[in-house]
Amino acid sequence: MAVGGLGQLDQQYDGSKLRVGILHARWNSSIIDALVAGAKKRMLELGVKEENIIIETVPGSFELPYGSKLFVEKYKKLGKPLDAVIPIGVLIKGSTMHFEYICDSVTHQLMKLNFELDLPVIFGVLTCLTDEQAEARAGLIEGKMHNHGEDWGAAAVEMATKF
Ligand SMILES: O=Nc1c(NC[C@H](O)[C@H](O)[C@H](O)CO)[nH]c(=O)[nH]c1=O
Repeated sequence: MAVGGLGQLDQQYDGSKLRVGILHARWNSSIIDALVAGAKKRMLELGVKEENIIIETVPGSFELPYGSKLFVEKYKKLGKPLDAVIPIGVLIKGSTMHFEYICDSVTHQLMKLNFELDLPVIFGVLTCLTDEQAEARAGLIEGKMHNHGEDWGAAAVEMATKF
């Protein structure tokens, strides 16, 4: 069986000197809250100080790419630069093509943002066909999958310290 998530860590990384931003959308908030908690929990386990985990929000996933750019620029201007940013959103398919267009554009733009900002921008967007798929990936269904937020927290620390 493929080992997903935390099983892919190749070593423990030290997050004690990092400042990481979490920017989360406000749609599907109960799932978002679990994902944010998972990312925060894992980063604390890897030594990131609580005061260095900065959390801000945007209306929805469509706002994550530009919101992430503004977020990073805001903290650079404050003299408290972020070492990584984790945009978190939950997109659940409805009855129209709205879902597909947002998923596609947000995914591509977040990927580009890594290079544009020269900073790790972790892909923390669930693109699910059902509520249950999203709940399972936030660790909200006992015995089904794990909280993907933890993977994203680990990825942020690794990408901000490894190279
Ligand atoms: O429609 N579904 C969703 C959604 N729509 C709002 C969109 O992201 C944006 O905020 C507005 O269009 C305004 O720009 N945003 C989500 O995060 N998840 C969804 O499932």
